[in-house]
Formats: sequence, C-alpha cells, structure tokens
Amino acid sequence: MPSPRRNTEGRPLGASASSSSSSPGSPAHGGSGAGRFEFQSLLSSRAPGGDPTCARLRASESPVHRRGSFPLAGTGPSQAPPPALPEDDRMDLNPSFLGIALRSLLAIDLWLSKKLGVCAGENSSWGSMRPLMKLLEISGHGIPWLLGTLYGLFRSDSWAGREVLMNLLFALLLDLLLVTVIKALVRRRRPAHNQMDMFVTLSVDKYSFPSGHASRAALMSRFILNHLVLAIPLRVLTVLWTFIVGLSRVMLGRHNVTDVAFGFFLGYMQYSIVDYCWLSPHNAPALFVLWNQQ
Ligand SMILES: CC(C)=CCC/C(C)=C/COP(=O)(O)O
Repeated sequence: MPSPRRNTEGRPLGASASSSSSSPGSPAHGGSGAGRFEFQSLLSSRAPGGDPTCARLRASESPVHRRGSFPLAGTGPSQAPPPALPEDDRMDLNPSFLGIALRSLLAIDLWLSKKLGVCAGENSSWGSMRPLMKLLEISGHGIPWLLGTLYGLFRSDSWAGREVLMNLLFALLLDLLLVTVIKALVRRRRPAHNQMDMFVTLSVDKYSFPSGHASRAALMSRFILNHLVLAIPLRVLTVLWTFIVGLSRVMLGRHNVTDVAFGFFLGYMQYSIVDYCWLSPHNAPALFVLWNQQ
C-alpha cells in the first residue's frame, strides 16, 4: 500500500487542525519554526509547474485572513470550525521578505562556515595548520593585550604614551564588556564542529556571536593605525593580521562567518566610541592621578 505523503514534520498530510495548531513550528503557535515553513512555502509556490491559482488561494486561506473572516475553532460555541486544510497548505502564510532574506543568509552562513572550518580538528583537511591558527588565536586574545597594555602603562615615562595606553586599556575593557553583553543576549551556539579547547575563556564564550577576537582585532588595528606612527609595510601587516585573525576563527571552527563579520563591524565602531570619549589628564584627571603624585 502506498504510504501517505508527509509534511516536513513527518505527519501525514491532511492531519487535523487541532493536532497541528499547537505545535511549536506552526504559524498559529508563533514558534521559531514558523519562518521555516514560510520559506518552504515560498519555494513551493514558485516551483516550476506550481499552480499560481493555488498559491493565491493559499494566501487568502492563511490564518491572518481567516482570523478576520471567521473565528478560530473553539472561540465561539455556535459557529462551526473552519474546514480542515491539508497541513502544508496552512503553512503558506504571508512570506516576509526580510524573514526569507535572513533565513537564506543564515543558511549560506552555516554552509560556508562549515566549508571553511578546515582546521576544526586534527583530522580535518587542513588539520596540520591548527597550531598556526591557535597561535593567531592567542595573538588576538584579551589576556596578552590587557597584560601588555598594563605593563606599558606602568613602564611608560611620557605623558603622551600614558594617555595613549590609558585609552588602549579603556578600549580593551569596553570591547570585553560589549562582546560579553551581546553574547549573553544573543546566545548563539558555537558551530557544532568546534572543539572547545580555547585558551582562558569567560562563561559567555560558549556563545559565538559576535567574535571577540574579530572585534578586538578590528579595534586594535584601528587604534594602532591612528595612534602609532608606522611605516607602510607595518600598516599593511596590521590590517592583514586583523583579517587573518578573523579568518582563522572560522577555519578553527570557532565561529560562523557572520559572527566574525559582525565582530569586525563592532570593533570598528568601538574605536569611534573610544575616539569620541578620548581620556586625557584634562577630562579624566582621576585616571592619571597616580602619575601626578610621582
Ligand atoms: C578572559 C579574557 C580577558 C578574554 C576572553 C577572550 C576570549 C576567549 C574571547 C572569545 O573570543 P571569540 O568570541 O572570538 O571566540
């Protein structure tokens, strides 16, 4: 006997409305899976050979329309519930272009990140490059940057140097704070192929969005380019380092591409904040009091 056609959740088509209206992925439920169905329905209504009349009918039968024309089952005892529709058809709801664009971007992001994660494990295709990638990881880690800045600050014997280093410290702390807050709010898990063997992490570092290394690298390179007088090759090297640190995050499997892209954007913007709030002995004398007493 031929088996019945099944929907994306594995239920037979034509299952009753009540059995699906409370499922997490159903539009009526408003669960996270709703967009998935919208995405699929858009594809199916545009498939070659698809019936455009059918697509129009589906739109007019969506719960959004139905809600306006007659109440949901169970809300009015005297009215008959709407006729049960095949479940796939009920999923075809006002596809939002923003939702589709975001979901498509996410799908490309996951696919590309997996493809680029060639150093995610020792047995990965570029597994032998893993130690080099981990070296890059340390070069963009918060601890060496914080320790180096503090060391420079206490060793510096010029006011100009102290001012720059004080702002560098402020930049690093601001970055740490913003990345922590965003990671805790977004809570995007690291890619499944990542091995959690990172050097000194905070509890939010189980999350991947945004990449702290990418934001720090972008912030540091903008800071360095603006406050250090460097020869052109060193300036090029600084920018190159930023991009390589970002790429290494994806190659190590630590991040998806969008985590790194947003990290770069965040670090770039953070520098603008630091520049705007530039600390000096004039506007923040308390921070420089230690040296005033010497
Ligand atoms: C413990 C300190 C001071 C910083 C944590 C640095 C860190 C582990 C950031 C995570 O970076 P990704 O988000 O790029 O993995």
